[in-house]
Amino acid sequence: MTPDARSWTVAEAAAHLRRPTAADDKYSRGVVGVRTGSDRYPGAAVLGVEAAHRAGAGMVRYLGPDRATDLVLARRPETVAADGRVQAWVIGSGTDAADRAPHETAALGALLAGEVPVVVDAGALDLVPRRSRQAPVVVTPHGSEHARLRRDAGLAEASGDRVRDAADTAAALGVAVLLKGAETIVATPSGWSRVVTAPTSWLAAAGTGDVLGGVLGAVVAAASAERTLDAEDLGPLAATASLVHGRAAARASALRGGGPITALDVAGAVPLVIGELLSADAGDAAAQRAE
Ligand SMILES: NC(=O)C1=CN([C@@H]2O[C@H](COP(=O)(O)OP(=O)(O)OC[C@H]3O[C@@H](n4cnc5c(N)ncnc54)[C@H](O)[C@@H]3O)[C@@H](O)[C@H]2O)[C@@H](O)CC1
Ligand SMILES: Nc1ncnc2c1ncn2[C@@H]1O[C@H](COP(=O)(O)OP(=O)(O)O)[C@@H](O)[C@H]1O
Repeated sequence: MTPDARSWTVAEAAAHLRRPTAADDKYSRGVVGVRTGSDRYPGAAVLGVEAAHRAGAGMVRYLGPDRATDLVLARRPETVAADGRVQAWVIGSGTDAADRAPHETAALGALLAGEVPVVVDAGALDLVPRRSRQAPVVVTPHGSEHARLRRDAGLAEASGDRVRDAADTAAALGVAVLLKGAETIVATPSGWSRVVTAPTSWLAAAGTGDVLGGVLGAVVAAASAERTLDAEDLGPLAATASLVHGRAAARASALRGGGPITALDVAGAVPLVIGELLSADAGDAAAQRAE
């Protein structure tokens, strides 16, 4: 079967974002637990946490090495550097599986064996085929990471048809796959897939993938605070996060006369994009009511 891979639309993305109501509190809006960064890559922790805040998390918890924790808190004192209730985890960004301590492997394994959805990036991807899992998982590899993930899972070398390959990985592992690139492919185990085309290639800059992890964590946490999610649910949420991320990059570049952007610039433009999408969605809903 050739997977359906039409583009994810702005209207679909808007419908997967949530505007807080008078009944909400910081917990009902979604708590993101970020367990990323390392002594080698502490900046990735800062970027993911910043993005999760900017994408509307009710609370962001950060658990990581001391230096990364200090940098996260210096940038975002709103962050809670303590364990507790979490509605979506983000793991792996800014880490290297080869450097991971046994206690960290055990802690990440416990998250995958738990019930809370997990966004798995970079240095935690190796755990997905190797650990027993109960949590709904979305993996966020770039091309090289995807090739390694397939090797770790004992799957055939990727065919080069990125839609087919992402769908195959999703079905084989029972996870949602967000395969990053100028065209990001999102696929779920059932064969559902969508393409999200980045509106600007200024996005190809160090750390923007770490920002995507934080945005996705916040989008998943908001949904997870409302209802129980499975790997299928994570597909549309991942496509939504990717669309927000790409539009934030375009917005950040436009604010700089169409020039280059940094990963933090992308995170900084996420609220503008979410605001626009929610306004458009509210306008559509009002128009439908008036019809
Ligand atoms: N400020 C920070 O702390 C940053 C930390 N980062 C972290 O650095 C670690 C290593 O990242 P990388 O995998 O980029 O490592 P490398 O830059 O070491 O690249 C490893 C391999 O992946 C390939 N590759 C890199 N980006 C690719 C892409 N977009 N598509 C296809 N192939 C690609 C490279 O060519 C290379 O063969 C990750 O944990 C990542 O999260 C990066 O996100 C950069 C910023
Ligand atoms: N040529 C490109 N044009 C537009 N977006 C791109 C391009 N290449 C990569 N991207 C996007 O940039 C981000 C890079 O993420 P990643 O590869 O994880 O980098 P990092 O590890 O440095 O954060 C992803 O969101 C990806 O979809």
